[in-house]
Order: sequence, then C-alpha cells, then structure tokens
Amino acid sequence: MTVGVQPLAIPEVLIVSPDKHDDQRGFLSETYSKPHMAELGVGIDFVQDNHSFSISKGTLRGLHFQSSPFAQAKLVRVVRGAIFDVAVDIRVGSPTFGRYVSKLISADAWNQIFVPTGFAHGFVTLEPQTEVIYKVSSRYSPEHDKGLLWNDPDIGIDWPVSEAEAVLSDKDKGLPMLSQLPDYFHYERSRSKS
Ligand SMILES: Cc1cn([C@H]2C[C@H](O)[C@@H](COP(=O)(O)OP(=O)(O)O[C@H]3O[C@H](C)C(=O)[C@H](O)[C@H]3O)O2)c(=O)[nH]c1=O
Repeated sequence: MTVGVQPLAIPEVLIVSPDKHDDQRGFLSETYSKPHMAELGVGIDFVQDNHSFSISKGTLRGLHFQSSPFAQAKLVRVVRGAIFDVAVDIRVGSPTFGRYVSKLISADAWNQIFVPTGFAHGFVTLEPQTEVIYKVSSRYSPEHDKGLLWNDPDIGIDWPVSEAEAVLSDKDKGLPMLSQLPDYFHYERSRSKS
C-alpha cells in the first residue's frame, strides 16, 4: 500500500490517500494497512468496521464521539457518493479547542480522513445514496456515545446545507452545545496519534 498522508489545519487530523491500481478489469486498492499506517505514525488497533448508508443528500450525522474508556479514533472513507466531513477539537487545553477542520471525502477522490480521539466527528452527505465505511478503535458503547450540536454557533461550522435542508435524527437535534459539554478529553502535548 503506498499512501499519501496530509495533515489538515489541526495537524492531528489527517487525510489519507491510498493508491488505486487500475487495469482493464477495474481496480484494486489497499484501503487499509496497519503496518503502513503505523509507519506513518498512526499506530491504531481498529476493532470495528461501520457501514452507514444515507438515502438523501443533506443527511447530517453528528457531531459524535465516545467518552473514555471507549473513546474512538476513526478512519472514514466513502465507497459511494460524497460527504462534507468535519472534526471538532474538544480537548480541554488544546490550542485549537473548539475549532474544526473539514474535508470533502468521496468515492471519486478515493480519500480518507483519520480523526483521533479527542475530536467530535460528523458529516453531511453531498449526494443521495451515499455509503460511508469507517473503522473505529473502540467498540460501540451506547452509554459512552456522546455528542455536540451540529450548528453550535460557538463552533460556527460552515456546513454546505441549511437547517431547513438538513436531515437529522431526533437524537442529533437535541445534542448539547460545546459550552454545556463536560471535560471529556484533555490535551496532551506531543502525544502520538491515537
Ligand atoms: C455508531 C453505532 C450505532 N449503532 C446503532 C445504534 C442505533 O440503533 C443505530 C444508529 O446509530 P446512530 O444514530 O448513532 O448512527 P449515526 O448517527 O450514523 O452515528 C455515527 O455518526 C457519526 C458520523 C460518527 O462519527 C459515529 O461513528 C456514529 O455516532 O445503529 C451500532 O449498533 N453500532 C455503532 O457503532
């Protein structure tokens, strides 16, 4: 697997671009390699794969995270359609606390986003019938499944969808604002990516 890795403006969040080997039959791509990711500084033991399908364009899932001891790092990719993907730094004491990064992740771009623990994650679909596949580093734990309101004005995410257009779960509509969030994560200087 040869893979390009580019940090976003919050450098712990990475864009991963695996090679795609095209030939007359189609293509093959190593979409994940634990040893290669470790060589790139992303030494994560992912334990679960999720597959989410969204019927409509404008489906917004997030902003979610799991609290300790089930905090999750995520490696997100799109196998059909496209998403505007967002990661919000919620590590108390971080120089980028409350700031976000975003990236278009799509089947056409064949790119992935790595979101470490300490970040709330979400996306909105840019096409109908979008399918997102992602690895997480801790199992699902409903008791530890937490979230942050998608349109918290204190974060000010520039979503490419209006409140009227967004398709949200009732759960996501009632998530707290950043100012109401307990201190789930604390910033550790020069930590390895986790
Ligand atoms: C996340 C998850 C959910 N579920 C069950 C719980 C519900 O019965 C159903 C839908 O769950 P939820 O509404 O939380 O799904 P999303 O809104 O897509 O949540 C995800 O959205 C954003 C993008 C994230 O980053 C998280 O991975 C995840 O929270 O699947 C499971 O059984 N296992 C799981 O790992």
